[in-house]
Amino acid sequence: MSTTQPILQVKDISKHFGGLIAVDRVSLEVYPGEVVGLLGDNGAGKSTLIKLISGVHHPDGGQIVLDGHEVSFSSPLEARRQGIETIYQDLALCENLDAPANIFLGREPIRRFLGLLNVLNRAYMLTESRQVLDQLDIKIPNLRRPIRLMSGGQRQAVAIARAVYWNARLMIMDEPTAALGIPEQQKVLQLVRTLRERGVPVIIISHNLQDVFAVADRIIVMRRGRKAGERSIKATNDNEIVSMMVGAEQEE
Ligand SMILES: Nc1ncnc2c1ncn2[C@@H]1O[C@H](COP(=O)(O)OP(=O)(O)OP(=O)(O)O)[C@@H](O)[C@H]1O
Repeated sequence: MSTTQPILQVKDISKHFGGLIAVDRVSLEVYPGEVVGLLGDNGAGKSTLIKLISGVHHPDGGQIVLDGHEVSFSSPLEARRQGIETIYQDLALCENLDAPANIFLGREPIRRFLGLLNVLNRAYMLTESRQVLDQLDIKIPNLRRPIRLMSGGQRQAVAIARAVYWNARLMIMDEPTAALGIPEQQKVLQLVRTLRERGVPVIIISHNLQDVFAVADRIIVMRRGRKAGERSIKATNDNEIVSMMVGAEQEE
């Protein structure tokens, strides 16, 4: 893995909120086709870190390098356009729109109508959406239904399909399984593996250590805004990770 170039490099990135240092000089790398679990106790800085990577917050210091080029995002849409797809707990999908409209959100194809009007090419959006969902073996019977009528797992699946359709370079998932029943959790974890097989690296935040151990190749632990450590999944166990999360290894 060390011979390939990382897709993402974060170098000494920091973010303050007033006097509080939410993320303190954190560096990390993500390589093609790996799943990285990002763990840490409440308030450790995980969400802030991914919001820095995905264009929600602007860093106070440090660099983000994507495919060897330094990037700076003015907004989450800008980060998406450059290949960083993020699924937050609240998902960033439009509840009142159907799956195709969500997959094409902000990047809708336009068709000339009667040589005069520009209209959305809905038929194209539907065909393309069906194709990408089929490719990923995602079953959504009625694609015309608004997202709000879909199950949590189906929504995650639509967000993942959007990432695949637009050739995301990196997928970030914040607590993707938190609100799901067990069968749906398993499906989402399976989709994470599918992304990895397609070479798309995934950063996954989860409070569920079992989920992280089930899919991650590597774990990065944050504690009080700093990177407490990182481990290959093969070289660690949940006791060690929990100790890193709570800082037990430093206590007397
Ligand atoms: N927009 C904000 N304004 C002020 N403080 C913030 C903001 N966002 C996060 N913080 C603070 O920054 C610190 C890190 O929060 P963050 O949400 O990144 O942690 P986390 O590891 O994701 O926690 P959790 O697991 O509870 O979501 C916390 O002390 C939090 O209160």
